This record gives sequence, C-alpha cells and structure tokens, in this order.
Amino acid sequence: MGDSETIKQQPAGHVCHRDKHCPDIFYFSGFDNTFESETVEGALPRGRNSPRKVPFDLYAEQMSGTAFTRPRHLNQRTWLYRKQPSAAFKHTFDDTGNFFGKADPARGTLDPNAMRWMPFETSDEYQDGDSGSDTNFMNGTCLLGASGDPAVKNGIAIYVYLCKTDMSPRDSDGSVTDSYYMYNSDGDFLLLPQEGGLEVRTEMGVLIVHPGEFCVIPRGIVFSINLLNKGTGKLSRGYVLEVFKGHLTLPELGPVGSNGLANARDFLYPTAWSENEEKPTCNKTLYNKFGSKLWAKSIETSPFNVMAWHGNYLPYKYDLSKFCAINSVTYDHIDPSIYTVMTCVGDETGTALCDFVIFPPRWMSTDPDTFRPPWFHRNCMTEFMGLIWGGYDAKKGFLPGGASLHSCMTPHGPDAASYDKAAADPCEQPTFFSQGLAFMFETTCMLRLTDFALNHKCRDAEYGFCWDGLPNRFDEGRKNPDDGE
Ligand SMILES: O=C(O)Cc1cc(O)ccc1O
Ligand SMILES: [Fe+2]
Repeated sequence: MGDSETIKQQPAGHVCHRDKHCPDIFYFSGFDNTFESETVEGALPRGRNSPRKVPFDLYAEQMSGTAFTRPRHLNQRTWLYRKQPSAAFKHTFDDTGNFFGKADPARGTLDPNAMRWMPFETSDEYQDGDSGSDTNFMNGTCLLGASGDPAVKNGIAIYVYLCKTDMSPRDSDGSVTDSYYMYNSDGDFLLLPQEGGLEVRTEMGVLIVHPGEFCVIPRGIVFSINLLNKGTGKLSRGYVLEVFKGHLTLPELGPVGSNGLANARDFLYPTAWSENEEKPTCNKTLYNKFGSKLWAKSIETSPFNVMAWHGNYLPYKYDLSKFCAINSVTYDHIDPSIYTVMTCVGDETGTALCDFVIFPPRWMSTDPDTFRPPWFHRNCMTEFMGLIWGGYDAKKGFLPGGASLHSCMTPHGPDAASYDKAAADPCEQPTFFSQGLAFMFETTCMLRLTDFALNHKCRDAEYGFCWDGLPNRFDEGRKNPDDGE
C-alpha cells in the first residue's frame, strides 16, 4: 500500500488508512467522497440529520461549504455532532487590528519585474516586535502578494510561513497553557510544507502533513497547527495558497481519460476526534480571518468537541509522490498544465483563478531534437513558483524554500547557463528528471506585492541578470559565418 497501510477501522468497518508516521491517526480516502465518522459508537444519528434528541445529548450543527442550492454534484456540507454548538462560544470577536499575513493585501504594489527570493529564513524583517521564537503558524505567516477581494469572494493570496512553535505550545510539564484556534472566512487554505511536518488539528480530525504532501483546509473549518519538528532547532517552513472563490478541486482530465494526474483515491480525509482537555483552565483564543484581518475572542472550551460527523465538506491531504505524470512525449516541451494537481475554477472557461501545478520526477521528451527545459515564454497568467526539494532544470540559484514570480506577460525562461547546457546536450537517451520537486501557483490575477516580498533581505537583486549571456548569435553568425560551425 506504499505509505499507508490499509486496515479495517473499528467499529464502522470502513476501509481506512493509517498515517505512516503516527500510527494512531487514521484517514478515509477518495476525493469528494462523503464519509461518516464517530469517536464513540452510536454518536452519529441514524436515519436523519437533525433528530430532536441527538445521541449522548450532543448538538447537531450543519456546516455549509457551498450555497444550499448548488447543483448536487458540487454541493458540499457536513453535519457535526458536538458537545456544544459553535454558536455557544460566547463573547464577540474583537478586531485585533492585525492583518493575517502581517500586511493589508489591498495595499500591495503591482510590479512587472521578474523576481526571485532565496530561501526565506525569518519572518521578522520589517516587522515590529516579532522575536521569532514564539512564531506559530498564525503569526508566522507572511503575505507575499494578493489579488481580488475576499468580500466579493474572488481572488487569491500567496504566503510563506516560518514558524518555530505550536499554536498550542506545551509547558515543560507537558501541559498546554495557551491554545490558539483559527478559522478562515475568506477562503480555502492550501498548505504546502517545505521543511518540517505539520500536525493540522481540525474540527473533523487530525492530518499529519509532511514536506512532499499538502493539505487543504476549506473555508470556515476551525484548525490549529502544531509542528512536528519542534525542539529540533529547525524552522518549519512552507508555502500557502488562499483562494477566495469557490473551492479547490481536481482538474478535468479531458482526453487524458478517467485516470491519472492526482488520482481521487489518494486524497486522505480525517476521522473524528475530540481534544482531550487536560488543563481546562488553559487560555484559549479563537481567531477568525475575516476580510483579511484577524478577529479574536477568548473561549472557555476547545472547539475540537465534535464527537461524530458525516458529510463531504472536509479538510484533506495528498502525497505528491502519488501524482501520475502523463506520459511519453514525442517531441517538444509540453505546457505545464499537464501537471495540474488542483485548480480553483475561474470566471472564464479554461482559465483558472489559480492552478496548483507541480514539476514531479518524470520522463522528459523522448526526442533527441527537443530542448528539454521550459522554453522562453510570456504568459498572460502570473506564475509564482517554489521549490520543495532539489533543483529545477531551468534555473540555477532557485533553491528549496525560495520562490520566484513571473507576472502577467513578464518574459522569462531558462537562465543563460541552463539554456546553453540544454542546447548543447545531444539528448541521445530519454532523460528521467528526478532532481527536484518544484511547484507553481499559476493565476489569472496580477499580484499586489507586499513590502515584505519586495524588500525582504532574501530577495535576489541579481535575478534579472540571469538572462544576460544570451547574445544575438544570428547577426554574430552572419558576420563570421565560420564561427557558427
Ligand atoms: O516558467 C517556469 O519555469 C514554469 C514553466 C514550466 C514549464 O515546463 C513550462 C512553462 C512554464 O511557465
Ligand atoms: Fe513560466
């Protein structure tokens, strides 16, 4: 079964997967499926969603991820059976005055230049009073760029996170003193760890997400993120895509057929759990990202009190090594859309609000006369790229944990050294590319860039020069015809 062992879940009898690192954590599988899960046998009402008396005096709560009236095949909702309804968390939310990501996405700068960043190391450049050691996912996520407006449910935001501690950090005696919970009213989060795994706790269950995997936390689902590498002195770092419109979904497969790319069966969904409140006196704060800002309220009990659920509006994760790249390439370098993992459908047929694309280990063209790396190009879509591990065939100096941005119509392509190397390669054998895992968020939006992105010390000021050294060989060759031989 590869990374996850197939076992029979007790007591429901569903086929279920055990996490390869955390044997106590189980998942269901299958993108967009409807599942049901209970922490205690009998907690899930049978025969109806909202009985007058819910088993064990739990409260029924419906969470709608799509309008009630969306077509059946697109409709998403989950019924939660919880110790207290979410509405019972008293107190109003206060505006913390802070933007999630530390910057107002509406006030960024549009800049057409090609940009690159070395691996992001700290989150505290250009920020006040952020020492770093208490940075968790919520205060250690930095906005790079955004477009659109969550208030009209259209647009995206791209962030990097750099954290050193949990959202529920533990004292030396192992107990939790402060716990931070969050939900995002603005959109779906796609989290892509690059260094250090994440324990993503949600209302519906726990996902363990390692570099090489990603998870999606859809709009509104309460979560809290802990770090798997805490105490090692290492950073936990990764990338975040947020889509304000609809939801992320799998791309259509068209002529590819009914299998391939990210296969639905490899998407893993959590099973029900509830937080064991070892220290009920610990301070708990629930944050809401609403209109880009963080709103906060203190709560008395954990929101992770869902004892059973059923439905199809759920967080999930996927292991990118399972991606099935499509296949033999007779000649030419194929458009990267062939490596689309997930998409957020845009307003125009075939134009995504944002695609999530990877460049996985794969066979390149089998043709000796094909230039293997990406071609020089200009694209009406904006391309944000990051690197999970290894290198990228078109660029030297693009490093894991770093990023690049080629905005709408900004010319780019292989750097001069990569161009010369690939053009000189006789390509006698088909090549299997296995040197790295890069990804791209390809969006129809222009991104307004934050000061964090534009002025970060990791920004590579020299990047624009990587295409120096691509001389006019045509005229040179005509002046000295023998030199071209
Ligand atoms: O610019 C890039 O490196 C990303 C990219 C890769 C590719 O294989 C084809 C087009 C493209 O934009
Ligand atoms: Fe590109």
